[in-house]
Amino acid sequence: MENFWKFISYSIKSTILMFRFEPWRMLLKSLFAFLYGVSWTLQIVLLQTFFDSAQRVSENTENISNCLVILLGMILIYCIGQILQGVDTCYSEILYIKTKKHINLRLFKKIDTMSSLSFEDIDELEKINKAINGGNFAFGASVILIDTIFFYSTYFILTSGYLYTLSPLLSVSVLAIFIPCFISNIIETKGFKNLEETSTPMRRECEYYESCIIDTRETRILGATHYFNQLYFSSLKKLNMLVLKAQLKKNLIRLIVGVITILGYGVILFMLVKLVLKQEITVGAFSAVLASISMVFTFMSDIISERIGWAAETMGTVDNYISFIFEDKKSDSKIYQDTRNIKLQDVSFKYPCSEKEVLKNINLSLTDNKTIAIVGENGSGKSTLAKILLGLYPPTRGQILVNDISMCDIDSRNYSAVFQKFCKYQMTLKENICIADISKNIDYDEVHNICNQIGITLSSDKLVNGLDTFIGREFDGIELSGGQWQRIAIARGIYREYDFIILDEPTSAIDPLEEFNLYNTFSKLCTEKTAIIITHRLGLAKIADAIIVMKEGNIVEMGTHSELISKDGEYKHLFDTQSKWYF
Ligand SMILES: Nc1ncnc2c1ncn2[C@@H]1O[C@H](COP(=O)(O)OP(=O)(O)OP(=O)(O)O)[C@@H](O)[C@H]1O
Repeated sequence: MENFWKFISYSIKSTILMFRFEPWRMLLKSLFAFLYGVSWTLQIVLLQTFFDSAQRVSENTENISNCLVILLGMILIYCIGQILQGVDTCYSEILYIKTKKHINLRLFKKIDTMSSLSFEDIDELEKINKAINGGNFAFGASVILIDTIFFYSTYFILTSGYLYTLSPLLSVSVLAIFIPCFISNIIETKGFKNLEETSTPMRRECEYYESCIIDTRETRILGATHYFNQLYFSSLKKLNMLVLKAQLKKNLIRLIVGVITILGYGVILFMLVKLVLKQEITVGAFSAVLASISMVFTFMSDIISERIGWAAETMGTVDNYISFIFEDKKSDSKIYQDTRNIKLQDVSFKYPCSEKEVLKNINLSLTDNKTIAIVGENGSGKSTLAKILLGLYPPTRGQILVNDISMCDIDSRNYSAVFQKFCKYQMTLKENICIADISKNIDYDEVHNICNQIGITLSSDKLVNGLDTFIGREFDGIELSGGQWQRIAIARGIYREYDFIILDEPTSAIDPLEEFNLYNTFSKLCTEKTAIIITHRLGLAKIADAIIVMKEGNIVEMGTHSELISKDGEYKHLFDTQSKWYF
């Protein structure tokens, strides 16, 4: 029963949401549904009037013209009903497109407010995945409620009222046919909610293996397609088994409900015959009810099998969408700050779903206008420290102060960063570079200057339309080399307004000599800023004002290149090991 009320509650919530998105259009849709319901009842009443009149004409107690007028009225109402149905179908399509835009906007807005750490949490990723899936069904769920209230209820209430005038027992019997329908609805809702919960991780697994087979050239070159095929089909089999079980249960319930409904109609038919024989209703009324009974049956099976059945299957997913977008979020009032002076006090950090501390009691003070290099072996925590400094992840313990104000209260507008895994936006070169400030007037002098310095030759044969050249093969633009993409990513990081920037090894595809020049240029471009360079090439770290050496989540050394060399510690060891490769 609890699930039934949840089902009702989410139908209402999604309908309210659609009314908030498109109030007038939804109102019009409801009006169409209501008039369509009225038109069907009118047809039954007119049918009885016609049969009664036809009987009187055959008995020569009434003029044939009366009978023809009623017939014309019936045809007119039928035509109006058909037109209303057509208009309603078309209008629903338009409304679907309009509301879909709002549904996605709400979803993207909500995703945008989530912390970066959420994207490291499998549970949170699943929540997003489920919400996206549920968003596809939110409009359909509201249409079902509107049609149920304004069309089916209007039709059944008016028809029951008409039947009541003929015999109160008739109308009660028609209503009783709804009972098995509601019970099956409760069971189905519960079943499909459970299905959604258990199938989402499997669906994600299937999608992931599919992407490994389709998108990755590496998979093919390594000959791993067969292995991924096996993984994909084994996950798909498990998923299909789950869906199949749920479908079998659903169809069994529907079969039972169908049998009960047919028996119910048998009882109604029996009552009708008895009423005619006792002359409690006219032959016209009998014919009208008999003719309309097939219509009632069609509507009933439509509402049970198609509408409510569909809603029961999808309500679990709609529930995920609605809970996701209405989930309470912390509203933090942030202030804009100069972010050049950053202090980390006893900062430790663990990733969600992991027990291991990847940063341990870090104490660090980054002061004005310095370029700092962070070095250390793989997995020592360099990138994680960068993300903590950018405020992308909150520390598990300790605090970060920016000009003595807690990082939580600082607006992140004045940060910039270029990561190892940067985005390759399939857009124009201009959009790729200016995307952070695209809404403002583009400073073309600044863009040209950055391109020059970073080594992006706008007049080259490849960039035929200069800054307007479309980049990336996705939409038929030109493809660039890995190093060229990396230069664009660096230009993008520098073009954004910032006073604190992090470069997390975005130069792996650039040749070493060019890389050295690039870092020198970068260092010059960010004088008067605080800059952090994360690199494995210790030769490059020399250009920094200070070098931080990390090991197993700790800062083990800090100083200038010559200070650290003379210390004869971890840095010297790493430096000597790398130097051996060159001499
Ligand atoms: N999303 C994640 N979830 C759980 N653990 C993670 C995650 N990302 C990184 N780690 C772990 O955190 C530790 C530090 O990783 P990090 O990427 O910060 O190291 P790094 O020094 O930048 O390494 P590299 O030089 O290879 O880029 C590693 O042990 C890694 O396994």
